[in-house]
Formats: sequence, structure tokens, C-alpha cells
Amino acid sequence: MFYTLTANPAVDMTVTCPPLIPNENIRSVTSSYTPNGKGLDVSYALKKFGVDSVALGFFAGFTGKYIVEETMNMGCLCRPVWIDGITRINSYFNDGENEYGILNAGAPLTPEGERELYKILDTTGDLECLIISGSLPPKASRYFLDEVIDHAQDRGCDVILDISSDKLKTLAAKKPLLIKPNHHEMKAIFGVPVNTDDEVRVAMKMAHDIGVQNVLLTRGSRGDAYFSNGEDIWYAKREFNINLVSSVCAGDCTLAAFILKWYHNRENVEEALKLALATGANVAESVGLGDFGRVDEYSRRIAVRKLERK
Ligand SMILES: O=P(O)(O)OC[C@@]1(O)O[C@H](CO)[C@@H](O)[C@@H]1O
Repeated sequence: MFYTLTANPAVDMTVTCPPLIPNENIRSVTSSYTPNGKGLDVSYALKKFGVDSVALGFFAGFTGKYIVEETMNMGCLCRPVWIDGITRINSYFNDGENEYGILNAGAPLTPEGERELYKILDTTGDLECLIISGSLPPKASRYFLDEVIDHAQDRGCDVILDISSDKLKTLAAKKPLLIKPNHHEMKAIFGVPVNTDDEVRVAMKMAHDIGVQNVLLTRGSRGDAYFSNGEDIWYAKREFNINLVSSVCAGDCTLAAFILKWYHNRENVEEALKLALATGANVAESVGLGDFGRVDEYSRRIAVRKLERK
């Protein structure tokens, strides 16, 4: 069974509005409030593909209650750890020209909360693959992620990381099965750009050298991605334009789709990349995750090639 961990979930408030004007109030055109957080998004996307997972995370207050209820309403399994405070609300604005995001800190984590999570990881019956996504809440202990990975790996569980913290560099030594940085994160973590095939080769090698088994590198609005398994590197690109509404959950759904096709069939890189980019593109065309209505059609319009070995 797939498990996702969202240590710092959020209600996303997504607003479309006329251009923002300093020191003036403007009225929004549309607004919506959706249960989110990177790991939860992975669980929701898997569910849309008909695959169950268990969503783990720390939840607090009325917003936490809303997320857990909505998660269950979607038919997703969820094992919340309740903490004090209020789960954050993140705000995203699209003024027709640009996207803006304001991300809040989240409810502070407690040692008791952390221990409760470790207990779930130690005792749950079917822990096969844990996808750890997103930021950490305030007051998370210094070695929280190290501990989470240790508890999971002690159970023989694979670990996938989608975190932007520079902790990723040290966590790589624990040999995660897969990491999913975007181009900004890859540059921040390894200090090298990833604009060309050759630059990507260098960055991928750096990731593998420090312990990462597989890397899915996404490049946001460019609509392309690279995947490296340590032996070969594939490049995938969408061959169509999208009608951008909100790119906010696109990366999480890209990851979910990739895992879905690749986790149980590691040879299936090409198909996995096609579904991943198609899903990300379709999600960016709606608020939240959308209905995945064009994923099949888009999958047929993703070009994939293997890079020459050097
Ligand atoms: O602060 P984090 O955890 O890095 O990111 C949180 C977040 O931006 O990630 C999701 C999109 O990926 C949003 O639903 C959510 O608001």
C-alpha cells in the first residue's frame, strides 16, 4: 500500500482577480477553498486513478478538521495525528498575467505528535512505499525527517521524497527510492543549473553520488521533465500548450502519476513520464486537482527520448 505523509497540510484559497494594485482593495472574480498539502495531493491523485493510499499528517483546528473530512469524503484513507493550533491556509492569486502564492507557516508540531506518527509507522500493517512531501511545520524537531525515514525503512518500506529543504542532501544518504525536485530545487540543492541535457547529466550524477536511487526532475512551466535511474536518463516534453489556471498542485499530481505507472514496473519509464506530464498539464488547467478529463488525450501528445550515454 502507498502511504503519503503531509507534515504541513493546508487549505488552499485560490483566487482569480483583476491586476493587483498597491494600496487598493480589489474584488476577486472567482475564489475556492480546497483541502491540500503536497502528500495529500498525491493521495487524491492516486484515488482519481483508482488506487488507494493512506494519507498521514498532522492536522489542527477547524481547517484540519475540514481537510480530514474532505479527504474521507473523496474516499481516501486517512490516519490523522491531531495537534493544537490551526492548520494553515495558503493563498494563491492569478491576476490574468501572473500567479502569486502566500504560504503560511502552519500549526506547530509537538514531540507527542511526532511520537504518535512514529507509532503509526511502526505498527501499520501494509507499509510498502511512503511518499514524504512538502514543508515541515514550525517546531518540527531537527531530525524529524531522518526519524520518519528510519521508522519506515526499518519496516522494509521504500521512501520517496518531494521536499525542498536542503535537508534533502543529508537525507540522500538514506538512499531514498526516488526524489522529485523541480529545476529551482535541483539548483538550490546541488548548486548547478539544469537548463541543458549536459547540465542535467551533471546534476543527476551528483544526486546519485550522494545516495539517491532515482530522480524525477520537473521543470515547471516549461512542461518537461527528466528521469534518471542512475544508468539512463530520459527526457519528456509536452507538445501542446495549456490553458493555465493554477499550476499549484500540478507537481504533486505529476509525481503521483509517475509513481502509479513506474513503482510496480520499473522498466515502464516512458509510459510513466507520459502519464506524469499529461496529468500535470491537465491539473494546471483547473483550480485544485480538477477532473483529469484530458489526461488520456494529453498522454498521447508527450514526446519521450532517452539521452545518449556519455
Ligand atoms: O509549504 P509546502 O508544503 O512546500 O507547500 C504547500 C503547498 O504549496 O503545496 C501544494 C502544491 O504543491 C499546495 O496545495 C500547498 O499549499
